Amino acid sequence: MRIVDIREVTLPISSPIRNAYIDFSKMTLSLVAIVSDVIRDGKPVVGYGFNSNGRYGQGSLMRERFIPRLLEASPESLQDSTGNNLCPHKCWATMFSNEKPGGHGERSVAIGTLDMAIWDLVAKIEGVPLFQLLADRYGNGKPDPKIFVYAAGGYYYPGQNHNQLKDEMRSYIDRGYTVVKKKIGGASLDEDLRRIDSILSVLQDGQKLAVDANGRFDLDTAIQYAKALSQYDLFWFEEPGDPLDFELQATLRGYYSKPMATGEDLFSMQDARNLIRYGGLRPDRDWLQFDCALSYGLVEYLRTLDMLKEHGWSAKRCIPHGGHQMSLNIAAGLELGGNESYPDLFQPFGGFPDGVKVDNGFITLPELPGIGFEGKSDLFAQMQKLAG
Ligand SMILES: O=C([O-])CC(=O)C(=O)O
Ligand SMILES: [Mg+2]
Repeated sequence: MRIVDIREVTLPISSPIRNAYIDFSKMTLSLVAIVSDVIRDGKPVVGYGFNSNGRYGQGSLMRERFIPRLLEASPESLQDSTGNNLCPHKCWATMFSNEKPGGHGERSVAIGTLDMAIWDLVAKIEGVPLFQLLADRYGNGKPDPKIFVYAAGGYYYPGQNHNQLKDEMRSYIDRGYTVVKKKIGGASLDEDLRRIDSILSVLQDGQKLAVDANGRFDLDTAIQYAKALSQYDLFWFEEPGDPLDFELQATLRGYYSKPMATGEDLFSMQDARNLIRYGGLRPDRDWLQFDCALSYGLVEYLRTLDMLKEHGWSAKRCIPHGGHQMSLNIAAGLELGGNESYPDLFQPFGGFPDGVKVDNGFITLPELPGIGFEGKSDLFAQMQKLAG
């Protein structure tokens, strides 16, 4: 089999929200379609991929380097041993040829986007859900399609008052979520604490709040927040300082004994390994948020999972950033701890196949071939527009 065509387009996922670091008024992403020469029901099998929020579309890198490398490679050099399907690892090596090590970012998003489409295509050609293929090839053969998800929101909206913030959080709880997330670090510490108190006033027993500083704080501010947040029983305190400041992260464990989370802005196994080596994180309580759609895809994420195992970390401590179905498949196939979800943001790319409801903090993935995008009609409509 061979790749016949690769198409890409940049699409808006903008909204009038901000976190402590950026606003999303001009946010975009890349959507790609990889068309194969395998015909099913009279139509070519197509794999789709896109990148997560936060890093913009990556069309120029894909057009200049990664798409030509895939299209110029001999079909045999990208195939698995049967010759009837692609080998994602060989495709990855082809995309990464003539790339120097280090400096991960942007190209890791471009490759991650194409890698998602390759896995979707491979699982569709095999005729199985990606989570089943992953469990068979890399896991225990028995996927668990029931996955913990939490509701990420609580952004700073222009003019949003505390009652509206409470309504927002209540709406997530009403939709079945048990953990909600809000942003911090985009207001004063006092105002952030008042916002936290407002949200906690609408949560019941068994429901929890996570907070996310998006890497905004210097060490002194991070310590101030860590001390103030210690009074609460938060689900986690996320990304307090710069993602590459492992010493800041390690210092904070002396000030915050409760769960912390980070990793969404580390884009390679090597960066993730530095976090594990030097970040002082605790495998019994902290959470890792590496997002394959920003960090060279699932081929690289498999390396990260191997690295974690070598360092005594369970895959259960991983709850990826990004809210996409790719990470839901990885969670179901390879026993991650769950996945992020943005109930009202970044649509139609985030979320679940149509009809999937959150029940007491968990969803159950249906058995759809590939990643399952065909089961989400608003998303699939965009994909079909691209594939023609
Ligand atoms: O606001 C963002 O950039 C997204 C984010 O950090 C998250 O989902 O944890
Ligand atoms: Mg975050």
